[in-house]
Amino acid sequence: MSGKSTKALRLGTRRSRLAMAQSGQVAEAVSQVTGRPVELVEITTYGDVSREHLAQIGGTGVFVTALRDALAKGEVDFAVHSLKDLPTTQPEDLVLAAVPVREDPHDVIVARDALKFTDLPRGARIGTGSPRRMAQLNAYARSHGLDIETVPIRGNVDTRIRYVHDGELDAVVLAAAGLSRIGRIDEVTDFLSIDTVLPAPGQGALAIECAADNASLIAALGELDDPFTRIAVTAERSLLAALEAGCSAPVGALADLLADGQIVNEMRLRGVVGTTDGTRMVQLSTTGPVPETHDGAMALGRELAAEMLAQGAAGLMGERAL
Ligand SMILES: NCc1[nH]cc(CCC(=O)O)c1CC(=O)O
Repeated sequence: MSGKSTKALRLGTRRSRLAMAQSGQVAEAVSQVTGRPVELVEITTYGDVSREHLAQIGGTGVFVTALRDALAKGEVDFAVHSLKDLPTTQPEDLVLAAVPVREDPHDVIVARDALKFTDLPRGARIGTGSPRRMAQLNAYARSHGLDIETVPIRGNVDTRIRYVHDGELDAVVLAAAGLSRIGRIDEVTDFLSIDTVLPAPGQGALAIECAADNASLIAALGELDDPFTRIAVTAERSLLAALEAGCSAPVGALADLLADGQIVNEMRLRGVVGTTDGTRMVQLSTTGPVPETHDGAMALGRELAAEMLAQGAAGLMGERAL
């Protein structure tokens, strides 16, 4: 060890298996691009200790606040968040220095007996704490004559899968990205189509955050940024913000590229809002040139949100008050 260039960078992380896995992967990448060692600093967040349902502890960003406090106090140099857990308002003293390439954004089912979603028997109990997943699964069930019951659960990914192995639930719904990061993607019994369940805004993407005044670190972390993922999640999160909804609202959004042969020429943004019982849904999509700027991506999200609001989206989001 000699000189300041080998001084370790401190990465603040939650202690859950998922957080440790994604922080470990980012630590390695950051170490590669900076040539500096990265040390993990474990931080406990309110979302980790509370036994209440996530929707009830209310507000957004319960997983994020403690990490941001540690960043603001200079106790850590940067933090890694699941982008879908980040509130849409950005604190002025912090920046998202990088949004790396997104993993598979799909939601998936882990069910008993290797069952697919549409093969679940009458009365099957499906665990999810997400109003967004409940709304869309119930809407699909209603329109396809499936008889399922969505059961509110919370807990980390391992805990949720255990409900199925213990026989308490027939299935649970999870994000493919999370399972893949913790090495349990093999346990998926069904990938839910995007037409069935639109993922949460930012699902599958990570955000690497640091202090806004640390220009050299921002530049170094910026090497891990994927411009398209950033444009896509910016549009998705702009839609969420314009609906005045948080990360526990029944809102799904996904931006993806449409290609004509080899040539990518358009971006499609899809959005959905629904009541958790699946009786009422507003689902819209817009397609246009790939936005070239942050402001362009923001505008796309706002425009789709305005159309959704014009079709009554606000009245379907009662859950956001919880
Ligand atoms: N709210 C918890 C959470 N935050 C991020 C992920 C998965 C990874 C991701 O979507 O990036 C999960 C678990 C899940 O929804 O299954």
